[in-house]
Amino acid sequence: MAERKVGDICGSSASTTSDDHPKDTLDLKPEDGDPESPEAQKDQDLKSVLVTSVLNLEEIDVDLYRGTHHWVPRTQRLFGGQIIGQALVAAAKSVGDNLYAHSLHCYFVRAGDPKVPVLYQVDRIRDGRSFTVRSVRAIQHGQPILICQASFQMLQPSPLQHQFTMPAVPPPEDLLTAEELIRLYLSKPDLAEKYKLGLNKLLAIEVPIEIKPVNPPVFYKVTASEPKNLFWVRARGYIGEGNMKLHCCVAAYVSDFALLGTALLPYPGYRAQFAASLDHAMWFHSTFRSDEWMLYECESPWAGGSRGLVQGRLWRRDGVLAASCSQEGVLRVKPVTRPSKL
Ligand SMILES: CC(C)(COP(=O)(O)OP(=O)(O)OC[C@H]1O[C@@H](n2cnc3c(N)ncnc32)[C@H](O)[C@@H]1OP(=O)(O)O)[C@@H](O)C(=O)NCCC(=O)NCCSC(=O)CCCCC(=O)O
Repeated sequence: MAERKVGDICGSSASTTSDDHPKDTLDLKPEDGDPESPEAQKDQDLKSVLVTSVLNLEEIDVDLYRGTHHWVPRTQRLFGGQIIGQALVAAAKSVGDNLYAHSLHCYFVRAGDPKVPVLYQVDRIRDGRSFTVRSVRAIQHGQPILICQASFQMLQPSPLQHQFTMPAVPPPEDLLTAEELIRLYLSKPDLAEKYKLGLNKLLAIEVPIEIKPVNPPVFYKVTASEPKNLFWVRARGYIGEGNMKLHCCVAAYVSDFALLGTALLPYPGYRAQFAASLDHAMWFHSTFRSDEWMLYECESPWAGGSRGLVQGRLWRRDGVLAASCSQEGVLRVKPVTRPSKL
C-alpha cells in the first residue's frame, strides 16, 4: 500500500480505472512547494490530528476502508462524531472534486468498541447529473454500528438565498478555552478534593477540538437554564485551505461534541445515567474552514420519552451560516444526590 500522505482523506477527485467504478484518488497534494521543505514539515507537524489520524482512513479494498480511534468519551463507547466524520470520509473517496457534500443522515445502531478498528463499507447508490449519493455501513465485529447516507451536489447557484442572523456574542479572543476555565476553577483555594480529581481528569482528555464557551457555567452550578448553548469551536491544529469535503468531515466530527447535553440544561437536579446519540443529520450550506473559530449555536426544542432532540447551527465569524445539524439521543437520567447541609 503506497505511503499515505497527509490529506489522503477525501479523494479530491475520482479517476476511472479498468473496472466500471471510478476509483477514488488518494492524492490531495500537500500545500504548495517542496513537501520536504521546512515550511511543509512545519505544516505537517502542526497538521491537525483530525487530518493526520482520526479522519485518515486506510483503504482495504475498493469502497472498503478502516478507521482508528483517537479520543474516546468516558462512556468507553466510540465518540459518535468520529464515526460520522470517518463515514463521510469514506463516502467522499469515490466522489469527484466538482461535487460538494451537502447533507448526511445517519443512525447509531450499536455502541462502537474502542478496542477494535472500524470498517467502512461504501455502496455507490447513484451518480446523478447534479446529485451523487453514497450509503456507508460502519462495521465492527461483523455488525453495523452506524448506517449513514451522504449526498453530494455540484455547484448550482440560485437567486433564492436567505439565512437567519448569527447571534451577537463576544469574539473568541475575549473568551477562555475550556482548559483555561478548568485551570481557573482548579486555582480556587477552597476547592474540594473530589472536584479537583474530576477537573484534572477533564484536563487530561485530548479532545482534538478547541472550545470557548460563550456563557461558561458557574462552577458546578445547580441553577436551571434554557436548553440553549453557545460556544466557539475549531479543530486543534492546522488544516488549511483546499478540500472542502475534508472540512465537512471535520465539522461532522465537531458537531456531535457537547450537543446532546443541551437537553439537560433545564434539569440540574438530574444527571445522565445513560446518554447516547440515536441519529444525526447534517446540512452543509457554505464554504468554511473547520480549523478557524466558528460559533456553534445549540438548542433543544423538545425532550420526552427518555429522548432529547437537539439542533445546532455552525456560523462563520463573518455571520455566514456554514452548517446545520439535528440529533436525537437517548437520555436516561437519575436525580442528583447532594450532601445534606445539616
Ligand atoms: C442503546 C441503544 C441506543 C438502544 O439499544 P437497545 O438494545 O434498545 O438498548 P436498551 O435496552 O435501551 O439499553 C441500552 C443501554 O441503556 C441501559 N439502560 C436501559 N434502561 C435504563 C435505565 N432505565 N436507566 C439507565 N440505563 C438504562 C442498558 O443497561 C444499556 O446499557 P449498556 O448495557 O451499558 O449498553 C443502541 O441502539 C446503541 O447503543 N446505539 C449506539 C448509540 C451510540 O453509541 N451513539 C454514539 C455515541 S454517543 C455520543 O457520542 C454522544 C456524544 C458524547 C460526547 C459529548 O457530548 O461529550
